[in-house]
Amino acid sequence: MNITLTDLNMTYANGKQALRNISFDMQSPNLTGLLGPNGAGKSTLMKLLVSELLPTSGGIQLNGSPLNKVEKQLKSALGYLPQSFGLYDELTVWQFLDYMSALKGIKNSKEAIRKVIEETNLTAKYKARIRTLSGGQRQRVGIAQALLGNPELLIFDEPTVGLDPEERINFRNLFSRTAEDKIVLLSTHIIEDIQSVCNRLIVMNEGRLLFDGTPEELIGLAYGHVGILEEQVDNNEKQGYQITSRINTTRGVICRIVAEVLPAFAQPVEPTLEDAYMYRISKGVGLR
Ligand SMILES: Nc1ncnc2c1ncn2[C@@H]1O[C@H](COP(=O)(O)OP(=O)(O)OP(=O)(O)O)[C@@H](O)[C@H]1O
Repeated sequence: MNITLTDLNMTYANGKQALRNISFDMQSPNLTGLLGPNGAGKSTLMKLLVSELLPTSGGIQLNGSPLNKVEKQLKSALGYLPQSFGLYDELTVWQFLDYMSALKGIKNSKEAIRKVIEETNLTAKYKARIRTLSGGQRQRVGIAQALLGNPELLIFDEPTVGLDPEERINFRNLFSRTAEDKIVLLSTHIIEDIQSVCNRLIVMNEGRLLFDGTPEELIGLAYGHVGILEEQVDNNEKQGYQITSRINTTRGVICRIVAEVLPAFAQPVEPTLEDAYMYRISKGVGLR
């Protein structure tokens, strides 16, 4: 399977331009992480990919055909977890997944449901009504319905929201296993989720694509632009750099900063993926 996005622009009815000239392609197998601050346009991009919204201009092709011409093919190949997901509170987990498999036209539904319940660690809860579940368990039901029927294309909008650290690790492993023969696109604010599983990163901000490459390439771009310094820098000097974190130490507070040109009083350090992401966002427009 391959998906090509060409010069996508999306402006909402209120005039808000959520996407500007987005172009990239994805080919299976592929596990891509979509990173960007609030309002970057990640959810809008995902809604266009699942044909829930139409672009204002530009196009999406699925295996070489325009998406609007192959909607049936898309629907049968798609598993989608939207950001806000309405679950049917009075149904049990099994009933809900049974209902979703009927909507998806899955043939061997019992087997398919059993498989996703196991994969998402919901075996103890399959008879529970959805209203009785915790936030993390509900999120797992959302992931389970996306996985139903082993779809070739998985689009997850913030899949790890509400999951505890142990569950997040389980899901990272699940995503890596799942991606072996599929296209998986997942958006997240949690950089660790992406670092450990994604072989490709797309960074967006204000509707623009800022970076498309491997996590290592993103880190490579930040070398020489990350440093640490002690907090007691006087205010006049606090220019030209951005503080990304503060660490309390016995010597006082140490700040981690990113800057185009590091100030002389900062000590350069090896960038993490999070630093590299912050550096790329702070640099603004322009691919790579
Ligand atoms: N239905 C809508 N009508 C008008 N503007 C919208 C609509 N949906 C989103 N927007 C705006 O479009 C921009 C992109 O929003 P989008 O939800 O795609 O961003 P996001 O990266 O997913 O952010 P978040 O991580 O906060 O969900 C934002 O400025 C948002 O306010």
